[in-house]
Amino acid sequence: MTPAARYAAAIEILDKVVGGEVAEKALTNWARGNRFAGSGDRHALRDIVFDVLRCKRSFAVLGGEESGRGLVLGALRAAGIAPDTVFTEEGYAPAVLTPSERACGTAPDGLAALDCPDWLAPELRASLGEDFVPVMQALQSRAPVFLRVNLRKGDLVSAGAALRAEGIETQPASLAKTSLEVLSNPRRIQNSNAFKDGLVELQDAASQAITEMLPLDGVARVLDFCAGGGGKSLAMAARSNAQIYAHDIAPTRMKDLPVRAKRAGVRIEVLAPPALKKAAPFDLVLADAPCSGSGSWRRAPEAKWALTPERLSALHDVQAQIMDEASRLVLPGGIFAYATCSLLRSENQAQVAAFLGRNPGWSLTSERVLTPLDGGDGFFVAWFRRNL
Ligand SMILES: C[S@@+](CC[C@H](N)C(=O)[O-])C[C@H]1O[C@@H](n2cnc3c(N)ncnc32)[C@H](O)[C@@H]1O
Repeated sequence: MTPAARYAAAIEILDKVVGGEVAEKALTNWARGNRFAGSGDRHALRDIVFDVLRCKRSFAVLGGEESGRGLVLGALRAAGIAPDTVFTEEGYAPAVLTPSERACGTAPDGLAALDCPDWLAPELRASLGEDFVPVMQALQSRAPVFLRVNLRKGDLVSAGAALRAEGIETQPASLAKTSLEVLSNPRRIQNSNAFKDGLVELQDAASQAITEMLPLDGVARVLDFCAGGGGKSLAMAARSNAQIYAHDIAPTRMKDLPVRAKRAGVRIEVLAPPALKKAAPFDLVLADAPCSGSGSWRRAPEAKWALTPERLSALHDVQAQIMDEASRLVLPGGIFAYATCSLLRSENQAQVAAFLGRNPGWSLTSERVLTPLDGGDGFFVAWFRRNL
């Protein structure tokens, strides 16, 4: 496909997304209906669509409206690409611009320029303080790709060399001791031997960092209460000889975990919800709770626009419930860790304070906040000790 044909396809897909379809699904459906498109085209299209969704508000202002054409027009203007070189109607290029499209579009300012939802700005501002503007700006760009080196199979040097031999350049990332930032050919990773042999896993550096902070020394039994795909279970198993248990209210989310654990050379016991009570208590329970995902809006930009006050309030309730439920599974003297990939105080520090208010038998040991300015996703972790 020519670059202009890719923009035409992106317009079609973005129209579906603006109409309410999930971007991944719209991309898959488009690929099914357009089998001529190769993997290079599909990847390029995905990049265009996600680049646009990160900046949906500002591009709509620049392009005159929130439609496929308006958003692509805004994206081209933002990138300094003359729209007339793309909207040519030649071959499969988009139709030429109408006079009103040519005339429309103003420079976005204020919250629009930051691609920040109006209703959430006060809370984001209060949560991030002087980092509000730079964080919102960071969320407008693509996230770096990070790998976690599996210390059971190698180290940063051997993993970097193995990847280089397969054409993937990396460099150590300072955020976590196990993290490599991918500098070239990120799409080769999943077919690389380093990945297939379990030497590296795809995992955000901040996600690695918060797992690294957990006090696992001398701990015998650990529960990952909201394991999802099991990224944190795997990271804990790689650095600790504790028995790691993984649990999730939606067990199908953990379906790949046994294969991933085997590849990594670690043992993780997956607990279906009914088996949980039997296996309790644990020395350490981690609850990586569902949240707004505001720390990872670079990777999942649709979440930024889909969040509403009602959804956020429902998340607060779920988080409090999970904290109470998961912490009950901890032995006296043991640790309960609460994590989110949120930048919002209401999901982080406020939940910590409310938990302590409801549960006088616990003391806060430590808490850490990471934002995209630290290099990875935004993350929060707090851990508490259960009084003896
Ligand atoms: C942020 S994700 C976890 C990501 C995962 N820890 C990782 O590192 O890939 C939150 C997970 O919590 C799960 N969840 C939601 N409510 C839950 C509950 N009440 N009990 C246990 N898990 C729950 C969701 O199914 C989801 O997989």
